[in-house]
Amino acid sequence: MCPTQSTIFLTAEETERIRNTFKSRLQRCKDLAGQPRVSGDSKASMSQVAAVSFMADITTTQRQDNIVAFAVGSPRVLSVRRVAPVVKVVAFSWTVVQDPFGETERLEISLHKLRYGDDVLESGSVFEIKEPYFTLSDEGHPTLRVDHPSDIMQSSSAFVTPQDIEASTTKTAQMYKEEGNAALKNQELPRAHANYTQGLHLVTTDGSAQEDFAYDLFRNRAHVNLALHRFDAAKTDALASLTGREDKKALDSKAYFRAGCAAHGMGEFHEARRYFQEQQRLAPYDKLAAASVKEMESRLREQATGAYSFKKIKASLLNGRPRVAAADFTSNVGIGESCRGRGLFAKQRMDPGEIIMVEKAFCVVLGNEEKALTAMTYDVRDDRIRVTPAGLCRAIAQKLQDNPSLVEKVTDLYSDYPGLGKQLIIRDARPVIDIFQIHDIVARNAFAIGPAYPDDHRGKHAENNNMHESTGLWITASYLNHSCVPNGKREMLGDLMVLRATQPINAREEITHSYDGSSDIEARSAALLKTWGFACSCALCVVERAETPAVRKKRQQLENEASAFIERNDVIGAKRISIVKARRLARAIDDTYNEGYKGLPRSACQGIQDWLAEATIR
Ligand SMILES: C[S@@+](CC[C@H](N)C(=O)[O-])C[C@H]1O[C@@H](n2cnc3c(N)ncnc32)[C@H](O)[C@@H]1O
Repeated sequence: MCPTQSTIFLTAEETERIRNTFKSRLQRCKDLAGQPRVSGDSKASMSQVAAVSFMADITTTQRQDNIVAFAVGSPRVLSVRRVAPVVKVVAFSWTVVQDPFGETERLEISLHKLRYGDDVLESGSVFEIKEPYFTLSDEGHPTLRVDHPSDIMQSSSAFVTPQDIEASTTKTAQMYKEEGNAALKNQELPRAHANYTQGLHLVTTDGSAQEDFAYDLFRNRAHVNLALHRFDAAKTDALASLTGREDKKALDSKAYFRAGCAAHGMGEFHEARRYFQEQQRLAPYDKLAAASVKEMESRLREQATGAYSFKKIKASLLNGRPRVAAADFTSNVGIGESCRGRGLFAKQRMDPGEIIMVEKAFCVVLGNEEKALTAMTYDVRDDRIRVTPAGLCRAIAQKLQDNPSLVEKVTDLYSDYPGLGKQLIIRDARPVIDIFQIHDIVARNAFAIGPAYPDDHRGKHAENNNMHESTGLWITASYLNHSCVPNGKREMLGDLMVLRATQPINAREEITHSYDGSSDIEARSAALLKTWGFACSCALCVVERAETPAVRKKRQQLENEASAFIERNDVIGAKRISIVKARRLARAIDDTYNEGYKGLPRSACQGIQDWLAEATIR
């Protein structure tokens, strides 16, 4: 993750204290592994923590090398009922749950929220926890813990009361539809979804619409799925709701519109245009259909040619829409093998200033959004404390849960921890998401992009512009490797990344950009190692490392002097004497570079040379 603004500075004492806290908790977990827990007072558990445990057959589990827990043995699925309100803390929430035998435990769930602010634990009262395990809470209490979003399911089968069963047998599909519509009207999307699904169970046998009624339920559920950003399911539902009947043209056009929106949401512009055209065929006077076809045509043009209206994009940014309406333009680049793992290569020659690629974020969390959250993490693998964009990890996990067809795009990205591998695994009709794998993918591939509204320092968005770091994941750009002498430079327009050539690039040449722009080799090497886990061996690093510390120190002093000079001397109307002084400074910095720097950038000179260029042009 680009550390630009997410870097925090801890004193040596603070670092040590945090490290010791983590380590001692880890040690206590290890000590407890395999030990039966002492039963407590079950009343107390309702207010604070668990009493009697389910841990007759506790086994030690080393989860993903970084979390040591003591786990409940078989069965690997635990059915529990929530028996207490949910306590929400920033990065997790917890409650007290009871198993079918009446035993209570604390249950903690990390980073999972449904859309529209619903906490997973609040979404229902009966859950099934897969691969359950115990760990210790922040306060040192044993707690059942769910880290992976796919490890918890709202249960419909367990704990069903006789009244529930009776109600479900007397309800008709019509009643479910009406309840679904009422829930939808109140924006209770999960409830609306559940009602349409129950209705569909009654009127379909194999998931296909066989009765007229089923078409309505599929069409309505498509709408809910769209609102929940479950584009895969929205498209499937919308297409299942097509009747093909002359007397249902209006409804079918609505279904095509929903299928088009779902395809659009997935960035499938060809497919989306096809559905919007079908909508238009069935409803020729529908203005929305015509506008949607037109919009898809613009996206397809951007995708094919890389011709964007940046003026329009900038205007929409200033109007408070940082998620830009634009397509990706990636046809000039391809993934290939490089000496740095996989990399991105040019398919054709490109000139300086030319666009190499343009990409919309796969997922972005803006600093001023409620879901923005950074967490301090301690990684036992390398004994390091880092700032993690936990909100971004959560948003990516949510998007993948909602859209299984996107999983492999993300799991293909570079990460140290292989997790469940790159292939999509579906269990109980849901993709299995390993949050630690997402964490590692984010750590090595995500970018920090600065404030949500970059050009709005004093404008209407200025107030909450910088509350948190904005972070995002760009899939194609994630294959870009670092170079201290890069041939590409990125610029952000909201969530749109524009990568331009900074020097001529030949076809089949690897494209690189700079992960860390520090001119000081020590600082740069430390950041590259800590954040991306590699030691750079580019030509610039080689010559810089070969220099004596005295030379580097002298250059740093002169660079600082140059920065102070630029700060003091306004470039507009610069006096002759200032220009002479600037020239002297630039020469002095340049003289610190030896002949090994031939053809390499002399970045310490940059600031003062830019000042001189501007001062002498006037
Ligand atoms: C964003 S990914 C880049 C794509 C990656 N090479 C791959 O195979 O998918 C970042 C990772 O690539 C590797 N990498 C990037 N630039 C590198 C460089 N200049 N030298 C060595 N490894 C590099 C590091 O492992 C880093 O954590």
